[in-house]
Amino acid sequence: MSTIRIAVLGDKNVGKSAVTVRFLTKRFIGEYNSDQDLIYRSRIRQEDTQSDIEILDTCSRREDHSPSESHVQWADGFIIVYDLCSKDTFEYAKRTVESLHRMKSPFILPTLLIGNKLDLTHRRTVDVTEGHEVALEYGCQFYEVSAAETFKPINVAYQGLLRDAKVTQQQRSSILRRRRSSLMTVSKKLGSIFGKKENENEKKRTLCDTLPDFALSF
Ligand SMILES: Nc1nc2c(ncn2[C@@H]2O[C@H](COP(=O)(O)OP(=O)(O)OP(=O)(O)O)[C@@H](O)[C@H]2O)c(=O)[nH]1
Repeated sequence: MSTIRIAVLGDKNVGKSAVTVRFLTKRFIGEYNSDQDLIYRSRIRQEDTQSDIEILDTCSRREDHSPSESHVQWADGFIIVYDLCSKDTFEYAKRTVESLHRMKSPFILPTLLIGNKLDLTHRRTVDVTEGHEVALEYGCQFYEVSAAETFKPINVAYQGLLRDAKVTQQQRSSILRRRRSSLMTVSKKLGSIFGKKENENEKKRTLCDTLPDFALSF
């Protein structure tokens, strides 16, 4: 069984860990140690099939908002979280979505934009339409959720992304399989060309060895 890999990105304190832990355990845990990237491993059931998943909860130390090349190589899908009470974190999320969109990848990188802390809607500074606009422009899914209060919307959002990420992962492995088999064909062809020349040289050498000295000097 192959593993579906999701990377969670976003500015500091937006609730990346809270949202992810809510999805995995149905519980809200208020505080997390967040000075390093963490991988959560789990197994989910979707449409009668089980899948292993890995969710990379990143800590936001990058100033340029761009996901690293290694994240893009590693992940089959991305979740970008912002705090709907903080315009700065929304701008950060927007720039991250833009960078992902610009990155060269042979696959569509499924992306889910999450506006978190919906329970604090009375303090919101990011309108729901702003989230929708980014989602429309870059073709990603979009949800507003509250990790503190509810599991269901987070579950719906994550399950949708995991389904899309599974498709990406299948494309990725079929491209890799095709590349590997075309490499093998090239190496077989090269082998047959050089192998043949080797044989011809071998034949010439054997012929020379059997010829008398005068024939060689002719
Ligand atoms: N009111 C409210 N607070 C939340 C919610 N989600 C997270 N928090 C709080 O926001 C703070 C940051 O949550 P984290 O999950 O640690 O955020 P993070 O993005 O993983 O943080 P870093 O790893 O430091 O970047 C904590 O104090 C959480 O309790 C939410 O839905 N509502």
